[in-house]
Amino acid sequence: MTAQILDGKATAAAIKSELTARVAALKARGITPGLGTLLVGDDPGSRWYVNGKHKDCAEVGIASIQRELPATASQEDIEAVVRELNENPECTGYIVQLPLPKGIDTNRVLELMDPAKDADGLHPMSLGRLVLNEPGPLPCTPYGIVRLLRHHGIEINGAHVVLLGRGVTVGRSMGLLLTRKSENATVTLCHTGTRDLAAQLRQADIVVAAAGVPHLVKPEDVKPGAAVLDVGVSRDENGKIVGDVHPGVAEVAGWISPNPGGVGPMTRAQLLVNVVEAAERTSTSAG
Ligand SMILES: Nc1nc2c(c(=O)[nH]1)N[C@@H](CN(C=O)c1ccc(C(=O)N[C@@H](CCC(=O)O)C(=O)O)cc1)CN2
Repeated sequence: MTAQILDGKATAAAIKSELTARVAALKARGITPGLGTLLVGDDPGSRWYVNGKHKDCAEVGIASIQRELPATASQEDIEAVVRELNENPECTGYIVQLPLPKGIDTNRVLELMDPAKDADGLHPMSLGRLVLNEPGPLPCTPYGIVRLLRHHGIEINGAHVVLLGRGVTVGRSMGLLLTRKSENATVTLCHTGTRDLAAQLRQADIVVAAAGVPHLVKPEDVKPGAAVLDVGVSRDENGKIVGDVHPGVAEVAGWISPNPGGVGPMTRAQLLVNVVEAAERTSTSAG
């Protein structure tokens, strides 16, 4: 292996330690940030992610508000919990764990959330702010990746970034983020309609693979020295994570994010950042 490691665990730990001080400062002013989560159904992966979020909250001093509904919950049941979290003064920010069960209109649920409490940066208002370059919560995985790259001194300004996958949680929102003046990257967003994926990948200084296709990114498709970030989470027959990036890429790339231990911990850390910033914004606007 020649690539250097983009260590998400260590970078997230540094962010959490800085947040612990900011949470203490808020509490000294009588404000306790509280993260709410809504988990619908019994997917073990989603449950693991939600539990991880609350564990992180406890580490930095953020309060936890947990709501759960069965997989059979109706659109109305889910919307009732969203309304309750909107009104709950202990909940300063919250997320609806995705994906929601089949048959649920996810956009309608997200649109019902109070944008001031959007901890994921996925509310239409937050995405609109991102388009307009106005302050607001940033989507957790994309901004987590930006911070991971910056922490390791990787130049984003002027870089050609190839994104694999057009989902709102990662690919599409990451395209918006990276083309802001403050990031200033050139972005190619690839998806299932892309004709010659290998030709696109070979141009990339930075690759972000979020397609959910095991080992889609092959060593021969990566420019030597490129930074490669693996967001893909597929599972083998033993439940072990198989990412979108072939292990052989580590012989060609300059930087690689381990999976697990790369992007995942940064997603979690950025969620905490959004919760703390939302509480800070509220306290400032309240005088
Ligand atoms: N409302 C949201 N739903 C989902 C999001 C999101 O950002 N908001 N992203 C993903 C899941 N996710 C957070 O919710 C998430 C994924 C992975 C990790 C993580 O730390 N992974 C570990 C490995 C864990 C394992 O072994 O399974 C790692 O990469 O080291 C955290 C959060 C979809 N839903």
